[in-house]
Amino acid sequence: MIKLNRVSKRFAQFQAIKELSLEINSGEIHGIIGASGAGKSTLLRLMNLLEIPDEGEVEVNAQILTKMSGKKLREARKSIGMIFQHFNLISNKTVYDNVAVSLELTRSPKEEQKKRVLECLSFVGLAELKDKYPAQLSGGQKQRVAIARALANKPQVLLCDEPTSSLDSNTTADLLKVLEDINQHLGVTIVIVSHEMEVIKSICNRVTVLENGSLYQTVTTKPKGVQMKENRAQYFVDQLTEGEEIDNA
Ligand SMILES: Nc1ncnc2c1ncn2[C@@H]1O[C@H](COP(=O)(O)OP(=O)(O)OP(=O)(O)O)[C@@H](O)[C@H]1O
Repeated sequence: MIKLNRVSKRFAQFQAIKELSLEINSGEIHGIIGASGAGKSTLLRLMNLLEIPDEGEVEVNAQILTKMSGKKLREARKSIGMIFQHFNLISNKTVYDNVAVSLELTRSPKEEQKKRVLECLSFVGLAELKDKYPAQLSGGQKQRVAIARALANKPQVLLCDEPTSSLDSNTTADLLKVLEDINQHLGVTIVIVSHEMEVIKSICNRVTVLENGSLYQTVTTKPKGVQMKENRAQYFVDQLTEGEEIDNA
């Protein structure tokens, strides 16, 4: 789904990402964690070419973005949504118009656009706030609007840069549930950068640990395909053994 092949990014004399290769599978929730300055946000922004790599190849959805430009690249980017720590909403536009912004460039009829905006707002539970302005919303509500905007073009990938870092713990839990729903019900592959270990552990299937711009290790935390909640017997075994070998006799 996402393939980075020996990607590097330098800012002036500083090498932020060094020959990094990584594959993210379709349908997974993939975390990126590491110390401050390790290159997490830069790595995420390389995935939709918000940062252009100096070297290496970025492939998303079987399209090599680093070989594209202009209209073709803009078209390919529509399948990649993104949300940010500080929401990046337009303050003088309503909730409805903030979401509609994503669709303005598509040539679809107004009625279709309206249907899609309301569908996305309903999905994040905010349809009744469509006429409010960002300043009238809580942090969690603002992030939901940003998610609705990112979903408007029916992306296959959602990139999340510290999406819960401005939120309190209850709001964080609600927002993570929204991201899980997007992954499970809409089949969207999610990549999430966070410095909060609890956030990463709670929803990610695999996690990449970065160190000084290099991939330190990718860890499988919750294999996809294992029905965690339904496999109750295994849940009890895991709790009892905490990963140690047990005598099956
Ligand atoms: N546009 C830029 N111009 C110059 N330096 C940059 C730029 N963007 C990032 N950097 C530098 O690259 C390094 C990696 O930054 P990045 O934001 O990717 O790290 P991070 O792991 O996300 O850090 P944090 O957890 O503090 O947000 C940092 O030293 C940062 O100062």
